[in-house]
Amino acid sequence: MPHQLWTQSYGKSRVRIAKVDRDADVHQYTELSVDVELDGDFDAAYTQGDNSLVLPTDTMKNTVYAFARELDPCELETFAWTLGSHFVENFDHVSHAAIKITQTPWQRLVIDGEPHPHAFSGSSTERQTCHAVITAPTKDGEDPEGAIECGLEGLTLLKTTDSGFSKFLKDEYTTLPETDDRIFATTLTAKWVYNDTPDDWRGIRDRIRAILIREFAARFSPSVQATLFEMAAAVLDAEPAVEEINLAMPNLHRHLINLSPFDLDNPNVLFLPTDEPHGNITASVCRERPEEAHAHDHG
Ligand SMILES: O=c1[nH]c(=O)c2[nH]c(=O)[nH]c2[nH]1
Repeated sequence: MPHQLWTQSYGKSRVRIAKVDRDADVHQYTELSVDVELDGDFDAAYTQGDNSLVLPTDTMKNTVYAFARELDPCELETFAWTLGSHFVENFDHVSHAAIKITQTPWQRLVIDGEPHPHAFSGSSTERQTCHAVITAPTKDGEDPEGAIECGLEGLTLLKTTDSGFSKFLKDEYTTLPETDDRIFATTLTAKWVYNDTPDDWRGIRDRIRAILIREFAARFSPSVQATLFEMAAAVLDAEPAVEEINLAMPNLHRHLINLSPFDLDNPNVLFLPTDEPHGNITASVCRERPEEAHAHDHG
């Protein structure tokens, strides 16, 4: 049977680094995991065992180390862009470099009310993310082009009331009772793209996170779907540089435990926390695009 290589990509995953900025007495600590993936003219490595154009993934790892020493890696977007540009600018056969960075946050310890200069706690599940794809220029002398998607994942949020779910579609399999008072728990993943380079990558990241959290708590939620849309829309309203935002909000159910066999009531106080199975609610919200707007208009 004749066959051909259809797609390929290769790279180094989970290159982990921790960097201490010790220029001042108060240390800064940054911990990242970087994935590098290259695309380009690598077919011969698969089809002919020819490694002459294969940059070792070990070299990619070393490049991450060297760049992390010389640059400020905690500005994720600039670090990803510089790293990706290095590969497409230095190797003609590399057409795209995808750089994915995940930052694990560490919070400075506060001891007796005083921020500690060099001790941190790392218990949060939250991660900051950045995914940059840098494309080689088509003409000599031009700069590489690229797309950057920023985000966060693992931001766990819960509210004990101000959430309900009612007036939903029912059929012969529906057993879910309607409620106007339930627990709303989720682990948020957000990804967004900018229409312009923001003045302050870290500042806008912090503001977007604060808006998402504020809107989650702000008012009664008639469904995960409606709250997700409000959270995303609030980011677009407040931050003109954000073009589109995608939110994934699993509905991590807290089921009311039936205590009636024990002659006990349960007025929304005792719940069974569970994450399997969970509702899976996700949507992208963008600035109005007239042509596409009709795609969703079934009326
Ligand atoms: O906010 C919700 N959206 C749903 O689509 C859904 N489905 C479900 O069983 N519970 C919920 N809650």
